[in-house]
Amino acid sequence: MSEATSRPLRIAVIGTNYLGANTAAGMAEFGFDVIGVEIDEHRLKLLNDGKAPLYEPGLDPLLKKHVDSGRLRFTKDYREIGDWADVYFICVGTPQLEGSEAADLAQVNSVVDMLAPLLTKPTLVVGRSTVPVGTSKKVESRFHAEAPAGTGVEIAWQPEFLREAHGVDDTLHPDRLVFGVQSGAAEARLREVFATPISEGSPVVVCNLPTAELVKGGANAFLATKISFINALAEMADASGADVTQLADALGYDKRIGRGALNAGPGYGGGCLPKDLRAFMHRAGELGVEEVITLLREVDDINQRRRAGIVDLTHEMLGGDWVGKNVTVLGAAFKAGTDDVRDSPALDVAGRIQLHGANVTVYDPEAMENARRVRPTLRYAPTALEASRDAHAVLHLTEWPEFRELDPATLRGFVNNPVVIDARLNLNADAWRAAGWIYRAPGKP
Ligand SMILES: NC(=O)c1ccc[n+]([C@@H]2O[C@H](COP(=O)([O-])OP(=O)(O)OC[C@H]3O[C@@H](n4cnc5c(N)ncnc54)[C@H](O)[C@@H]3O)[C@@H](O)[C@H]2O)c1
Ligand SMILES: O=c1ccn([C@@H]2O[C@H](COP(=O)(O)OP(=O)(O)O[C@H]3O[C@H](CO)[C@@H](O)[C@H](O)[C@H]3O)[C@@H](O)[C@H]2O)c(=O)[nH]1
Repeated sequence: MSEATSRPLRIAVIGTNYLGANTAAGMAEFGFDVIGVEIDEHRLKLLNDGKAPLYEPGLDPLLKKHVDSGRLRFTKDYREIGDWADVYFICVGTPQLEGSEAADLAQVNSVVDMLAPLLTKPTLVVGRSTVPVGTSKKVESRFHAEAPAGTGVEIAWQPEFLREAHGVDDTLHPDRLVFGVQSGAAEARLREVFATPISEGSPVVVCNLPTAELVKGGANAFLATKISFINALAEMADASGADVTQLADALGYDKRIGRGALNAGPGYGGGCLPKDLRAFMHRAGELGVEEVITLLREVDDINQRRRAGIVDLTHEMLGGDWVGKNVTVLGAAFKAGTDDVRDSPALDVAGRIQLHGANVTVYDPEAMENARRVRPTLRYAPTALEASRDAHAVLHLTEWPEFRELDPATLRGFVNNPVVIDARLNLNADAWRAAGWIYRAPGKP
């Protein structure tokens, strides 16, 4: 309830794809009145029908429940939220700028363009998008200059750490809440908004704006570093006959290290880690902090080498010849549990192999539509078995449970050449070998 009016808080969520759809549904679940603002007509229609614009387990029922109850609705018309909300959350995209490593802040700026002229009364605007440190102060200057309410518009930054495929749970039960605020009133308002997870034990870090911005970039840079670290150890394992999965298990039992983000594989992808790492390096450069760039440049390079390494291994397993070879790629999403193909290692590897001249056929349980859109020249098959017909090599690049459940003996009957490259290191090697496959997994003996 809003203290002033004893009505439920009114929350506007601007930009409602991965981050914003979860945020809007989560805010409705917390008991608030929510309007989501989305400029993409297709997503807007889906959302108003109570459907997520993306594959995210558990999100559809949550959206449907609150759209049907009238607590949650979506619009493209900013006039519906002008002076309406107690809190405005900015959840638009901050992709990598074309031709640069910097973050593209055009969507954030477009929100200010459209929202600022509509704010005539004091209010709180909270950024949740991932931005380079220093952005929130620039956003604040623009609101103060362009909103009729002037300095009555207060800015806070509250980075979000949700993982795709766990978006609903991470939104409702966050590991931690980071409130980058400039006043006790803003902190109190955010504590009111997040009263439910706080009451359930989510810790809160209250800090200034640059700290909040840095926490998010720092968290993703650290996760990327951990993944590249274990991938570098996978190369050591290959060179020495060790098993990188057992190595990760043993390292992970040390509480100071932890097992998270220690799965070796084709490297990290997605709409966050790759571009956030690069934006972090770019901003470090602008701030003159060269050691951050030196450290993280190698993290990015190791990540790229994983993809190249899988292509090289495929070439080797095909006998050094691409021409006339059929390669099956199992997986298109950047990880299991999502239909997101942004910077997906699976599609990148598929595209590189196709460029070398092999015939590549891709199958993914959820990401086929998105994959076809971004890589229309690849072949696609409706099942894993169909994708494997006449294959000279099968590549396991996204760790969907359905691939682990494949029967290697059945699949053996579909292929030309029983070679499987388990880039995700989670197929049952013994079962595949027993069925007559040549099984290779980078980092495992
Ligand atoms: N994807 C994640 O899991 C995740 C998690 C935490 C943080 N983030 C960060 O959150 C932000 C959003 O990520 P995303 O993956 O949801 O991005 P996205 O690009 O998938 O979605 C952004 C949405 O905003 C809409 N939009 C753009 N400009 C708009 C405007 N002016 N008004 C209204 N809507 C507008 C777009 O149409 C799109 O639907 C990014 O900064 C990202 O780094 C993402
Ligand atoms: O041990 C691991 C863990 C992940 N990955 C890969 O790393 C990438 C990112 O995975 P994950 O972190 O699970 O996915 P995202 O949904 O992109 O989430 C990250 O990016 C979000 C957007 O910033 C943050 O909110 C999250 O906290 C952060 O985990 C994917 O390609 C994974 O396959 C590995 O290779 N090994």
